[in-house]
Parts: sequence; structure tokens; C-alpha cells
Amino acid sequence: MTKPRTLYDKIWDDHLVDEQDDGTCLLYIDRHLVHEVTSPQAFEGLRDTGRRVRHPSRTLAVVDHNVPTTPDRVNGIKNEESRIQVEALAKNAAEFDLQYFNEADIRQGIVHIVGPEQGFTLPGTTIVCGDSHTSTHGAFGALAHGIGTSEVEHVLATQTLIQKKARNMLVRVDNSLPEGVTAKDIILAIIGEIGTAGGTGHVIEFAGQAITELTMEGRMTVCNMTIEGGARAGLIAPDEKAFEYLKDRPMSPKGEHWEQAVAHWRTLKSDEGAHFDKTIVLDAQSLPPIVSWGSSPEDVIAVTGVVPNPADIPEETKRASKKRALAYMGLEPGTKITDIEIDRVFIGSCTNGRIEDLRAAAKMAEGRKVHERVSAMVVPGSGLVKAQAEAEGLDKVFLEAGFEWREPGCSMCLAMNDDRLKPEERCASTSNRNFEGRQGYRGRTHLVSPAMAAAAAVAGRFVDIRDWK
Ligand SMILES: CC(C)[C@H](C(=O)O)[C@@H](O)C(=O)O
Ligand code: SF4
Repeated sequence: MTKPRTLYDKIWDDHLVDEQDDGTCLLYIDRHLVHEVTSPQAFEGLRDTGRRVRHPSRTLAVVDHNVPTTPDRVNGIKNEESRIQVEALAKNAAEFDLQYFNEADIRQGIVHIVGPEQGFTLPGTTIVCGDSHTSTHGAFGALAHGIGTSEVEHVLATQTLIQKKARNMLVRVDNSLPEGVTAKDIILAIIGEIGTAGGTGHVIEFAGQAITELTMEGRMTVCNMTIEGGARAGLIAPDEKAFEYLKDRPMSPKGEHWEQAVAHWRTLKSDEGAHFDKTIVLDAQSLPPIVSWGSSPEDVIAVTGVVPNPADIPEETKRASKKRALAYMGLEPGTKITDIEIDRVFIGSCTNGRIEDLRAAAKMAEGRKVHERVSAMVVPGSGLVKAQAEAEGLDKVFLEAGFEWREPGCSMCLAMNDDRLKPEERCASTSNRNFEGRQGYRGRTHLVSPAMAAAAAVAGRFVDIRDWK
């Protein structure tokens, strides 16, 4: 009998090219996603050394971080720094023969939304991108690593990556989610539980009834934020839902190849009795809608809760850091979460910029108006998400309620383009990071689900959407 293996072990073994005595391994990389921020020096490195891209067809390039989200962007990007990065990617893609989606292409969008949408992301593959949220692709049972710029160069040149194997961690979420509680709340709750270092050195496999019951969009939301839990990657065993999502996508296998692929994909699950170095179990049934209150994704609390008091934290460094977080956020301990008033709402990002997210937000916004103090924007994760939403009339719902309806990109998830918070503005955001300055200098971010963000836009403060009928 062979030793039972986890899903991570299996994908790892399938891609192992070489292993040194000290555990340093060379891993074959099937797919490489490239965006404009972390690639310029990598291409420069290739040029300097006279190398080409090893397998151009395995690489897909798209602009997302720097692109403005207003329709006039096709007439040129005004911000000099952004324009240079975007132009550099266009030039590099042409020079190295890479498939590239520019800002005028309907397939353009956030790299982690585009990959699955195109069927570029496939189960059992290894995927890398010079971007931490590459973990998103794990929702399809792909081993997806975020890598640094020098590794981007290495993968472009060799189609391999140097890695050491991580440990296996299982996060099992039992039972079904209650109404009004979403994939975003699951992952925020997990990070709240394990902390931002909880997954360090591990690849997390998510399993359990609540995970199986999620749509592919929901699974991507969970895997997306694995990185905020400190893990190397997140994984979910692919099932019929995953295959259904990928069927007939432009780059997914066709005909007989599809049948063969699915037959292999069905084997991609952890064996009975496979060893996990660490296991965490959560009960979905008991999860509430969650809101972050501080400047780390682990600073989370139920919408029914109050801002915690750092004075209650026994450990000194942590106490000081959470105290600083509260000062930054302009919050007093004991304040009810539902009494926190907001100024801005951002619905989008690779965490929650997919069609299902926009549907959930639109459901809250329908027939209601954005609060007079609040400025709210919806930024679809890709041109195809935008087109789908428009076909369903969601753009009208948002516009009639007073939301802005924008062009796809990373937008206000991070302040690398024109969309940003002003100092001390408070934002309900569906993105994944709430660090100081993340959405703009001195801006204040509260991480929530799309439905919670839309409801907050209307109420002007956080509300428990379970009470909203
Ligand atoms: C710009 C990029 C390198 C960065 C990342 O790696 O995640 C960005 O996408 C982010 O979300 O902070
Ligand atoms: S949407 Fe945000 S988290 Fe995702 S890739 Fe863009 S900047 Fe990074």
C-alpha cells in the first residue's frame, strides 16, 4: 500500500523535477500569470542576458493594478507612473510573444479573475504569478503560489520554480452557512481564529460541508485570502462544480482532451487517512456576518459585536499594536459595530469582484438609495464580469441606487491608481487588506462581504444584513 497523500502532496509529486539533499526542490510550472507591477524587471533581466520566454503559450499577461477605472482610460493614462508600467507590459508581451489583454480588451480584468474565467486556471496544475493573491486559483485544486519578481524572471526563462515543500494544514468548515453569511465571512472568521501567521509554512486545504456547498466564486473568495492567514497557498479539491465552471472556457481542454482531463481531475483529492500537520475545525452554522475593526485582517468581530478593548490583551507588544490600530482607525473600545458610520464603499477586487458578488450586492441595493454621506463604487473584476452584470441589469440597479459603475481593475483595493480614500475617510470594502494606507494615505478600511458593503452604503453605517428583509 502506498502512503496516503494529501491533495497538496499529489500535485507536488506530479510536478517535482528535482530534489536536493537539503530539501530544495525544482518544481515544474504549468501556468504563469503576469501583471504590470511585478514583471518589468523580470523582462529586463531576460533582455540583459539574451534569454527568451521558455513556453510563451504557458504565460498570460494582463493589466490590472494601475489602470484607471473610468471609461476615458482607453484614450491614455494620465498618471505618469501608471502609464509607464502599463506601456511596459504591452511592449514586453509583444516582444516575448505573450498573450496579452490590454485595457481596451473585454477579457481584461484582475489577473486572478481572468485566469479562471479563461480556463487558463485548471485543476492539478501549478500556477504562479508575481502576486500574493495567486492563492485564489487554489479554488480549482491548482497549486498556486505567489512569487517575487526574481522568481518571475526564473519562471519566464525556465518554466520552473525553486521551492521547499510546505507542511499540510486542513481547515474544515462543518455544516451549512446561515442566510446572510458568506464565503467572505468564512475566511475572515478563519483568519480571526488562526491569526495572520496561523498558516505560516503550510499549504491549507479547505474542506467540509460549508466549503463544498460554496459556488466556485465563493471558493475563490476563501482561497484568495489564504495568504492573509499566512499560508503559502490554499487548496480545495475540485469537484463537478469546478468542472462545470471550466467547461467550454476559451482555454480549457476540448473534446476528448476534456474527458481525459476530467478523469484525472476526479483523482485530485486527499486520500483517506492522509496526514495533516495541523487541523482547524469551524462550525459554519454559528458564523455571523463579520466586520474588521483594525488594521490587520485578523482584527475581526461579528457585526453584532463591539470594538474590542486592547487593554484586555495580556501580551504587551500585541496590546500596543492593537491600541495603535484603534487610534489609526479612529475608533473607541466598546463602540457597537452597527454604530460605526462610513464615508465610502468599495465593491470589487480579486476577493469579491465576481458576478456572484455583484449579484449579492445588487440584491441589497435594489430599490434603495445610497446614504447621502456615502460615496459608493462598484468595480467589476473583469470586462466579462461587467458585461454579464449589465446583461442582468445589475448596473441599472447600482446606478439607480446611487453607486458608481466602473471599468474593471484593482481599483481602490490598493491605492495604485486614481481610486483612493482621503485621509480619515472610512470605507466598507470587499477587498482583502486593511493595512495602514492600503486604500489611500491614512484611509480607514473595514473588510466585509459584498452584501454587507452594499447594505452599509445604504444605511451609512454597518448593519446586520440578517435583519434586512
Ligand atoms: C502589487 C502586488 C505585488 C500586490 C501583491 O502581491 O499582492 C498586490 O496585488 C496586493 O494585493 O497588495
Ligand atoms: S485586487 Fe487587490 S488584492 Fe487583488 S491583485 Fe489587485 S491589488 Fe492585489
